[in-house]
Amino acid sequence: MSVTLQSAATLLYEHHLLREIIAGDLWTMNPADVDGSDVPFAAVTYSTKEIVPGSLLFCKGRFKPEYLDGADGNGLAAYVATSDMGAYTKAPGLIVEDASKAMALLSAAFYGYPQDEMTVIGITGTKGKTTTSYFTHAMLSAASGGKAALFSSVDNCVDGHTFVESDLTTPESLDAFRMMREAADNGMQYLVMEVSSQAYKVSRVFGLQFDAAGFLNISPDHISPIEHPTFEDYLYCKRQIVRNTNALVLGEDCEHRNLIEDDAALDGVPVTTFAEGHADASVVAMPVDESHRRFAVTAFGQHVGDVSLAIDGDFNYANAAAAVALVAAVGLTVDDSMLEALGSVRISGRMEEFHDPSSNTLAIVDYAHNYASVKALLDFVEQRFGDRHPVVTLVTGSAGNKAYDRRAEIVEAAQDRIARLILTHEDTDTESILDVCKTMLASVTNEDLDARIILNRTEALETALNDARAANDPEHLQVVLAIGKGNERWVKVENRHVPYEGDDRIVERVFAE
Ligand SMILES: CC(=O)N[C@H]1[C@@H](OP(=O)(O)OP(=O)(O)OC[C@H]2O[C@@H](n3ccc(=O)[nH]c3=O)[C@H](O)[C@@H]2O)O[C@H](CO)[C@@H](O)[C@@H]1O[C@H](C)C(=O)N[C@@H](C)C(=O)N[C@H](CCC(=O)O)C(=O)O
Ligand SMILES: Nc1ncnc2c1ncn2[C@@H]1O[C@H](COP(=O)(O)OP(=O)(O)OP(=O)(O)O)[C@@H](O)[C@H]1O
Repeated sequence: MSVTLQSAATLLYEHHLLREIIAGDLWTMNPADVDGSDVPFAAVTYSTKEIVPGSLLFCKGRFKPEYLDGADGNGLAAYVATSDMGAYTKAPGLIVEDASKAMALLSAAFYGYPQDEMTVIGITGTKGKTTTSYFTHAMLSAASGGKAALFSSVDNCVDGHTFVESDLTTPESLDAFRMMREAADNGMQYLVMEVSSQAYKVSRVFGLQFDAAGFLNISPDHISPIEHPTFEDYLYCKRQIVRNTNALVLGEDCEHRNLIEDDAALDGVPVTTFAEGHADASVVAMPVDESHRRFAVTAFGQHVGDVSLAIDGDFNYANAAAAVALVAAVGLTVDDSMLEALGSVRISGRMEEFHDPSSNTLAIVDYAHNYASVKALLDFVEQRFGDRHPVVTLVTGSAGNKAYDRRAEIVEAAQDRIARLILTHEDTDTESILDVCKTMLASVTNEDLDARIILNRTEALETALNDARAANDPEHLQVVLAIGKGNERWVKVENRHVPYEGDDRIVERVFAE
């Protein structure tokens, strides 16, 4: 679908976003006054580095006008910004109230509203978004012969089978609509996407209506100057998904459930619920025995089948129940092939277990990195290995420059349930990771806990593993939990990727020695 300066101005005006158009000395509300206003834009971009002749540029976020240096020479056709950039470019400007919202609206138009050609499912929550997205994607793939796309914080997939590492949990709106176009052109019938609170905060999904949405759970996280000022703001942003979906799947045990149900009632959105371990919800996963290795799934009072997931943890059965409810919410009947697909999903770096062949040691590489997930992981260790008297070493850090609340909360969730805490490197921008580790160490109140900092992550994990192996105690299973990095092969320093061997590979290497 072509977008011109005229059609862009009209769309922005209809959404109360257009302030005026500025082209040199001309200030106007009539785009036809501007030369070339009926010429379709050749491309859309939010980076001056990607301008090609005929581009429409969105100046959003922390954009600096000096980035426009050279833009005219590269063929900038027009820009969208919240202020006049006329001192830096000769291109006409669509001056708007909100550049991110404008980018979402115009990108959807530029790519021809690809969301209308697929059934789109959005998934939010503090924990389990990625896992539930993979589960839902697998079931939809099974139902459609592989015609399901996925946007997740681990990988994006626009053709049903090629997975490409992603950058953000929810892509920038322009990237999202571009990838949706590719997915639709590839014949995808479904799209499952993770929706972060940040996506609503900075309007990455503005104007996108989901066919069904999952709201899994909520607990404090992501509070920092670059994310949310308060928990209220975090929850408020997440709640926006309820206003933008045709059907809602909600965690039966979700905190603030009443408020989320109020949102749904106000907008007339039908709600189904899911739960693990108790029978009050529309979709329920119940352990069939004490091993918790197989769960019976019931939907709307009917037994759908039994599932044994390839990844452990009761919380993953809650995620599986959510996936079943989402698939049902878009009108599909869950069959055996879909349950089989659900059961075989593995997600790199999440709940990966490694048993040392030469000692009584188990290592788990997982992506837990806040209170709720660390608690869920330790609950799992207790439930599954409690009879082997586990002695737990936790190797963790916490991200720099964001989610400040996590630092104390990870310690709080773990300190009375583990024997040893090794604080180490995690992703950071400008903040010193040593300072992050020191903050975490200072929040340890359990005097019996062996807590220390080993900044080099490779050394930290090797130390934990070698000490566990050396314990050589048949009465106590040594458990090393390496969390927060999953299978990432890099650590961010100054927000740049620095190569890192990977927690899983380090475990494999040490266990092979
Ligand atoms: C707060 C936020 O949403 N920040 C994102 C946002 O930053 P920004 O718009 O300010 O971009 P910027 O990099 O400062 O640059 C400003 C603009 O100038 C442009 N530019 C820059 C240089 C240049 O020469 N020319 C130019 O045009 C850039 O393309 C950009 O559009 O847009 C950037 C891409 O355009 C993102 O990389 C960046 O995410 C940062 C890195 C980030 O860490 N975001 C986190 C908080 C985030 O979004 N997390 C959530 C939740 C994760 C979870 O649940 O676990 C997520 O969805 O991933
Ligand atoms: N339903 C759940 N409840 C509590 N913890 C969970 C749940 N699902 C997963 N976890 C834990 O959280 C970690 C991250 O899971 P997942 O990647 O699915 O969540 P996410 O919401 O995408 O996380 P993030 O946004 O922080 O990347 C897992 O490795 C596991 O430890």
